[in-house]
Parts: sequence; C-alpha cells; structure tokens
Amino acid sequence: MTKKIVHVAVGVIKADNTLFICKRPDDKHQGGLWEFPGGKVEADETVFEALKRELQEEVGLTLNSSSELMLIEHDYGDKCVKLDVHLVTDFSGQAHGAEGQQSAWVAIDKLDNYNFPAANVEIIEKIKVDV
Ligand SMILES: Nc1nc2c([nH]c(=O)n2[C@@H]2O[C@H](COP(=O)(O)OP(=O)(O)OP(=O)(O)O)[C@@H](O)[C@H]2O)c(=O)[nH]1
Ligand SMILES: [Mg+2]
Repeated sequence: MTKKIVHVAVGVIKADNTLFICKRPDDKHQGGLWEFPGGKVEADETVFEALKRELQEEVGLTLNSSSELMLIEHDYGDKCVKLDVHLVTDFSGQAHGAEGQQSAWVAIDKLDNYNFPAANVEIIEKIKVDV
C-alpha cells in the first residue's frame, strides 16, 4: 500500500534579516524542535488559504500574500510529509506564540543555533542562499 502523504503549508516569515520561528510542543510529531509556523492543508483549502488560517491561529498574523519557495517531500518513517514552503513578507500584526508556544525572531545567520526537523535542513540551506 502506498503511504498517505500529509500536505503541509509552511510559512517562512521574514522581516529585515530575521525569521520568525516557533518551538513545537513536546507531545506533537517532531516535538521540542523549532519550526516555521504552518499546518495541514484541509481538503477544501488551497495552500494559501491553509497558510493564512494557520498563521492567524498559531502566530496571530494576518497574511496578505506569499510566494512559493520550495516543495519538500520527506519520509520520517512514522509519517510522510509534503511541505509547501512559502516566503511570507507581506503580513500585518505582531507575531507571537498565539498557542502559548515559545517563539523568536532569529537572524538568518543564527539559524544553525536552533534544532529543526530533518525535512527543514533543505529549507534552511535555501534560505541562506536565496532569501
Ligand atoms: N508547521 C511545520 N510543520 C513541519 C515543519 N517541518 C516538518 O517536518 N513539519 C511537519 O509537518 C507536519 C504537520 O505540521 P503541524 O503539526 O504544524 O500541523 P497542524 O498545525 O495542522 O497541527 P495539528 O496536527 O495539531 O492539527 C508535522 O508532522 C511536522 O512534523 C515546519 O517547519 N513547520
Ligand atoms: Mg502547526
């Protein structure tokens, strides 16, 4: 049987030369690691709609527009994900951990000080070059 792939909208939120990242709760998949905010794309949603909903829920930002950065498929063994990664620079509101999670604005050249899920390694490499 082919494995189910979970489609996820991920936002690389950028202001000046910093990115807004959050810590995943310990009890979630890849818990305790840092992430770019986002979440599952529901059946009736476009990626942009999912990203807009997730950024509102998780970090209290209103997304105006975004641009596609990359698409990553990763098999964690216990779960297969397809990350639709968007660059987010056009938003309003003050980013914060709206679900009580730890969060931080981090300079791009300091991202290596944070532990991310394995699928994010590629994202971070691309950000350092292209963003
Ligand atoms: N949001 C987010 N998810 C990521 C990243 N990298 C990565 O592998 N994932 C994986 O993508 C999957 C879905 O993300 P999620 O847990 O945020 O989904 P969600 O907000 O809908 O949460 P829920 O499960 O409570 O409904 C998780 O398995 C997570 O481990 C990332 O940078 N950001
Ligand atoms: Mg999420």
